[in-house]
This record gives sequence, structure tokens and C-alpha cells, in this order.
Amino acid sequence: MTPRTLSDLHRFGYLGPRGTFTQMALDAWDGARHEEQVPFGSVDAALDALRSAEIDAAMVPIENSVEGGVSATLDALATGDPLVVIGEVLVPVTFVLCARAGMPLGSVRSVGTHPHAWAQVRSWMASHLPDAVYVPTLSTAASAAALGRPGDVMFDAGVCAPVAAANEGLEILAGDIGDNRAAVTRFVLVSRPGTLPEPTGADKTTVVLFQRDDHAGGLLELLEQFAVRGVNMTRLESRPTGEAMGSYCFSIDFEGHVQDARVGETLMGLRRVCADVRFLGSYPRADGVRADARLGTADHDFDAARLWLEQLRS
Ligand SMILES: O=C(O)C(=O)C[C@]1(C(=O)O)C=C[C@@H](O)C=C1
Repeated sequence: MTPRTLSDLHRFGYLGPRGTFTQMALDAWDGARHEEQVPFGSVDAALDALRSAEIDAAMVPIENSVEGGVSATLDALATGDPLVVIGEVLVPVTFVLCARAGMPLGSVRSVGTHPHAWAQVRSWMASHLPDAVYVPTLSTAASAAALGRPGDVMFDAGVCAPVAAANEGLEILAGDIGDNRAAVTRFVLVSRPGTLPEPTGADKTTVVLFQRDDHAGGLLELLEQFAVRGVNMTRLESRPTGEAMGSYCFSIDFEGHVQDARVGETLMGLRRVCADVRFLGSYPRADGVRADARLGTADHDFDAARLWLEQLRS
């Protein structure tokens, strides 16, 4: 397969409709700003379109600093035809409560928004609209779009980004209603295998690990592979495989690029002790933080050790 480069990507899917935080992430991605952007109703729909080559890449949410991992994304990446992460974007999230013109805050009886957004405004809702019924929507902007369409809606107000409310001509009933003002969501740009960004020295790698069997110290065995090679993990989540009660896989992000010796050695170690290792890509970190190799774990340390072994064997 001819490797694709980032400049070969022209059709970008995202969790829509327009005005989602995911679209903001896509706009923040340099290579996508002036390319075709295609909204999808769900993360699954965007990733299915990517797998069937309808689009070249998809921007999807993966992790929020308050609410944690986005299960729909983690599960869709852990199963099905392989996809790879080729970049990440961090977006600060601020929410507004909006409604059609003429709806006073005191009359709001029901609120629609994405479950991740609802979790981030729970305290505000408890103190300002304690009796409001929550109605889940497929994204924050989907709640604004429903309010903006003529006809009946299932809820009186929506929680979304200010831009989504503005797009639909809605009134802001309250601004900046997030319980944590520093909330940030992390988005990943996903593509089909064949696109591997070059190492930058400030990279991350994502994998999903499937254990061989359930035994005492099984997770420790996996973690040791990282520890002994000085590889720092930045996210670790267990997700049910769906096969049986108690059957879990581990979704992990860690510092470094597959081209780094210590990352390569870690992946080989994991491959030996796991039933399966799904490689989900190496890509530049959005925060640009460089990982310093611990003493004895730099590329030249691994080269020197390999040379030494070769000499012993000859
Ligand atoms: O609904 C949106 O606007 C999204 O982009 C999704 C999403 C998420 O899945 O976490 C993104 C950011 C916010 O944390 C809330 C919702």
C-alpha cells in the first residue's frame, strides 16, 4: 500500500451538525479548515463512512477532562475494520442554555443536550432548574438545531456551544453554565491505516489491549511492559468487550511514537503477553510536550544493547 500523507486528505467527516464542539476541533486542525467538511449524526456514522472510504478522515471526541472517555468512540475504534488516529486537538468547552425567543428561564421544564454536556452542567441545572427533565440528543448542536426548526420539539431549551445557538437564531437564557470552567475536550482525527505521521519528539501512541486470560496480576503484567521501558501512560481505561460478563479490554494512550525504540520494544512486549494488540496510531501531541527518555531508555541505549548482544552471539 502506498502510504498516504496528511495532505492527501480532502474530505473530513465530523460529529455534526454544524456548531458542535467537534466541528470547532476540525476547524482548529490546519489541514481541514479549507477542505470539504461533512457532518454526521453520530460518531458511529462518521467512522462507518470512513471505513467505507466515503470520507478520508473523521474528527471525533475521545476524552473530556471532567466526564472522562467517550465510550462511543473508544468502542468504535476497538472493534471493526482497523482505523488509526493521526492527530489530536484540545478544545476548551463552554456551554450556554438557549431557547426559542420568548421562553423565560422560569418556564423551562425540559432540556435537551448530549449526555457528555449534561454531565458537565449537572450542578448548574440542580441549582437553577432542579425540576427540568433531561432529554438526550446526539450532539449539543443537534439540540440547538431541533429548537431552530419550525414545529414541535421534545424540549424547551438546549445546552450547546454559543456558536450553535447563534447559528439557529436562539436566545441565550444563561451563559457559561459549565460546572467546571476549565473543562477541555480532546478530539482525535482518525483515518484508515496507511497514514502514519512522522515522529516529532512530542508524540502519543494509542492501543487497545486484549488479555489472553483472566488471572491474578494480569493487568500488572501489561503495565510492567510500559514501566520497564520508561514509557509514560497518559490515559488508561477498561471497556467491556461485550463478549461476556467480566470480559474487558484496555484502551491506553502513552507518550512516544512507534518509531521510538522504547515504544517499539514495549509494543513487542505487549504482543507477547496479550491475545491481541490493536495499534491505533502514533501522532503529534496537541500540547507539544516532549517526553524525556528515562536513563537507559533512549534509542541509542537500545541500539547499544542490541549491538552488545550481537557481539556475544558471534
Ligand atoms: O455535542 C458536541 O458538541 C460534541 O462535539 C460532543 C461532545 C462530547 O462527546 O464530549 C464534545 C464536547 C463536549 O464535552 C460535549 C459533547
